[in-house]
Amino acid sequence: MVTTPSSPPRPATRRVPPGFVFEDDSAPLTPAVLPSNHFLAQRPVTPPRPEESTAAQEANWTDRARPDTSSLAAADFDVSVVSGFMPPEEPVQTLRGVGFGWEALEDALEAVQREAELIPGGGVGKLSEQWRASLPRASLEPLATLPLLRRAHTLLAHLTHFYMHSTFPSQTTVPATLAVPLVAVSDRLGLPPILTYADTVLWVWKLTNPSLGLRADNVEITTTFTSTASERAFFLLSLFCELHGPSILRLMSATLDEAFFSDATALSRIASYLGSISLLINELTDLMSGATKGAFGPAGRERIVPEAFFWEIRPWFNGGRWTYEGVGPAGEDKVMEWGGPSAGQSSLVHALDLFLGVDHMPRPARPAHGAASESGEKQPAMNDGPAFPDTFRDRNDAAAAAAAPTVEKAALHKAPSDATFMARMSHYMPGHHRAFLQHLESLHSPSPAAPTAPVLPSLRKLAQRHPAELGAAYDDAIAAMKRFRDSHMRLATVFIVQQARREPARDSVHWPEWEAKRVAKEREEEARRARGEEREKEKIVGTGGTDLVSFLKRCRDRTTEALLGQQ
Ligand code: HEM
Repeated sequence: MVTTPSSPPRPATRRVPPGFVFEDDSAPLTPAVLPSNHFLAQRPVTPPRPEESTAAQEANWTDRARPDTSSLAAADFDVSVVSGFMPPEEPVQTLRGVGFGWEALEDALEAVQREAELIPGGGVGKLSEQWRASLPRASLEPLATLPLLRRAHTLLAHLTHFYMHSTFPSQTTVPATLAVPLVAVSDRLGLPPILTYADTVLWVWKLTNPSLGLRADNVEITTTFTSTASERAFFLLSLFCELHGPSILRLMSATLDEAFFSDATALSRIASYLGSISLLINELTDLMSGATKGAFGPAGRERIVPEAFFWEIRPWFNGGRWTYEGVGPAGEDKVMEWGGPSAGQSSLVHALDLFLGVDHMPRPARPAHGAASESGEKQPAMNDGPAFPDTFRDRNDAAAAAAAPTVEKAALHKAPSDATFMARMSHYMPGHHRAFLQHLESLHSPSPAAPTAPVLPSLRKLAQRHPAELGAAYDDAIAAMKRFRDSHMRLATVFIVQQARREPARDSVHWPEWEAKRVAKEREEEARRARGEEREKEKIVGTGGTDLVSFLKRCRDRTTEALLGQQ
């Protein structure tokens, strides 16, 4: 059974215990010396609301957000105690009625969805040009609230992907009618101008029966490309994982509260909370293994057909290097490169990694050229990126922007190239959630504003200090994350790796390209055999642009490395 932390976890009189231990294990803190800039004395900085903010304010509000541990589910971070990283209320379903061109865009989405739905084998590369002609340029004027901005992003991002991929080969220019409002809305939300996890999971659901509230058997996906049960199930899989967010976040928050005390009672409570977190992670794993085996969700109703997912649904998600028309300050075009949506953008999994201390940052390059990793793979030599504590900070972006004022917008949004996929993915999260992860991370590292102020010990440090009390519970949680990643790898194998090896339907737009590649590969293999060389290992790329098999293995290896029992 999952232990839910009681609220409040401790009487107010015990907020600052005499024996509180700091990172350096030295002077304990007493209430009398609690510095005014200590994390417990600070409030989170609320991002400016669209109606009261200037572009400059919006650009740097995340930098100003400083931590507060009073709740890890703070409204200021757009994180809810009832719905986690999903909005607490049903997302706005349509912008009909707000005027300023949005109605026509909703009409266009409905029309193109209807057309795609009728094409057997999927509409990628096969839609008419008709619907594109009448797209109006919508104005952001009526979008005064976060829910309206979210719907605008979802709507524009879906229309953009329809626009780009409904011809074959795909388009490379996003027309100004879509590009200009998409970039403007994206800037307001701290998102890139492309379809993201938020657009496909967090913000596209409705309640079947509004009186029953948000739960797995009462939620439906509303906006898709193919209108198929498989596509809805694909997004529901992630959404069902997100539904575990509130319980996980509450347990994380209660654990951090107890970490502050670190006495015998606190350690025993933390061990119990960790046990509950492990059970919740196991539930995520069960969802994934259900999807791999063919059925998951309430009453095992959901099913994603692997071939349909790979050949008909997934191609709609592809990002690319696109020209965004008219988005520059003087109306000039800009070339930007963005990846498509991936559940790697889920703040929930990132939060779990941060909380547990699973470190995804690149390790120092080895002396030899591309030495073998633990899994026996060759790894590219890479510079050691910034240490773990800066995974979610944009400091390199800020430095790059200062050094190169002409740098393209995309470069301002993108993490530096030596950052890990996980760090890059944080740039595809809504700005509030990125700020939340920065907040979570900053609890364990000194604030630049108060470098000598004490910081909260990380869970990992605490478990290392108290192996008898916490070691087993900590390792169990890490082992649960490892099983989660094992299960996720099987999912990626069934839905991507195996499908990429299979032939697409002969009447699909993918077939000629697939066949041409197959013939070219066969010729290469023949030439290789003739030269007496070994067969080359095939690399399959994820929507986030990774060599997915070795990337996912590396994520799992990083998880295993966190086990204390291994040290
Ligand atoms: C059919 C379902 C799924 C498939 C085919 C799939 C596939 C992939 C692939 C190929 C990647 C590599 C990154 C990329 O290039 O996109 C990835 C990463 C990732 N996915 Fe999934 N995924 C699925 C469902 C999920 C779900 C439900 C979650 C949980 C919310 C999830 C969480 C992640 C995370 C956190 C990463 C980053 C790597 C890691 O932390 O291990 N995925 N996924």
